[in-house]
Amino acid sequence: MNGPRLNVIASPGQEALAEESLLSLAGVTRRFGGLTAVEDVSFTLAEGELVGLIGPNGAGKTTLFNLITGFTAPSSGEIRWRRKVITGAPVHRIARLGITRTFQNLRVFPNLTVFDNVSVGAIGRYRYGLLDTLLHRAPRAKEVGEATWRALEQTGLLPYANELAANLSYGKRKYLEIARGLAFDPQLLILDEPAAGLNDTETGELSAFLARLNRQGLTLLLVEHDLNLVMNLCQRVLVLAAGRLLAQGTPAEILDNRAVQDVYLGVKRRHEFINVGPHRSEAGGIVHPAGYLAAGG
Ligand SMILES: Nc1ncnc2c1ncn2[C@@H]1O[C@H](COP(=O)(O)OP(=O)(O)OP(=O)(O)O)[C@@H](O)[C@H]1O
Repeated sequence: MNGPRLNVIASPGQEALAEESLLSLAGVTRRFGGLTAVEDVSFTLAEGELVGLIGPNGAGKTTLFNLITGFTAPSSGEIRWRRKVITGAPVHRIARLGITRTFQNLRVFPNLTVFDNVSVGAIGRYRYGLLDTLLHRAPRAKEVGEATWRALEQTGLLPYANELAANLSYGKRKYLEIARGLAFDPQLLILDEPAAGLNDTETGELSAFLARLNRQGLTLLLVEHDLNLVMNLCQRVLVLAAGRLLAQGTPAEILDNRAVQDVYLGVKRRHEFINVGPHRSEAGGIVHPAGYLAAGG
């Protein structure tokens, strides 16, 4: 396949990084018939990182998420979680290892309460056998309840616990989706376009919330089209184009990367991300996540 010019920013000691990393992908490819949606993608995530994944429509971002979370198996390549190979493992096994995701299209059950919606995530965390189901036993109900309340508290949804999900605003439903993921007690939370459909104020609040989660130790990987959010929040950014990893680096490196500008940012240049969005810097520079946290996280 003739992909765009590769300009991956090399980082030293890739093999050593893979050894220590939380998640590592090596040469991961996914084909759908004649179409290569993800091609030869390699990167690592370290524990505690907050990483953004960007790229034009159809670049393969969702497919990459599906590969990591087991919704799709790679055609070739290897995925490791804490050095253990998880390539092609089923969704439930990967989720129980500690990788949870949210979806681009909200998967909320409108006629269930907020509490019940979130407890679906917590129930998934604890293994229910066929016998338990047949006997209507709810093993570990206490843990499920605790995980649910904790996730509701983390996301500010406690006051809405007994509301029907249908009565929540769109913005609150976004937190409901995240709460369900948190109830799974993940070590890596993968977010698919969390800011889609939110206004500037809501996006700023979401950004502060995600920064807070990350500060509490949760590793985050997010796909997002809102570049202000990505560039101001993430410590590192991966760029996919036509299924290939075009570049990875700090937000400043990505904004200065000519290949990324050509393929994705178009006429946008670095200065367009300065003093815009909810995380303005008095100094006029990109707000470093640490600075942002100190200011409002
Ligand atoms: N199950 C599938 N069967 C066939 N083709 C698929 C399948 N899933 C994805 N594709 C194709 O793979 C390519 C990458 O799609 P993907 O949804 O991963 O891109 P994306 O970067 O997430 O796009 P967007 O930003 O629009 O959500 C597209 O050409 C898409 O049509």
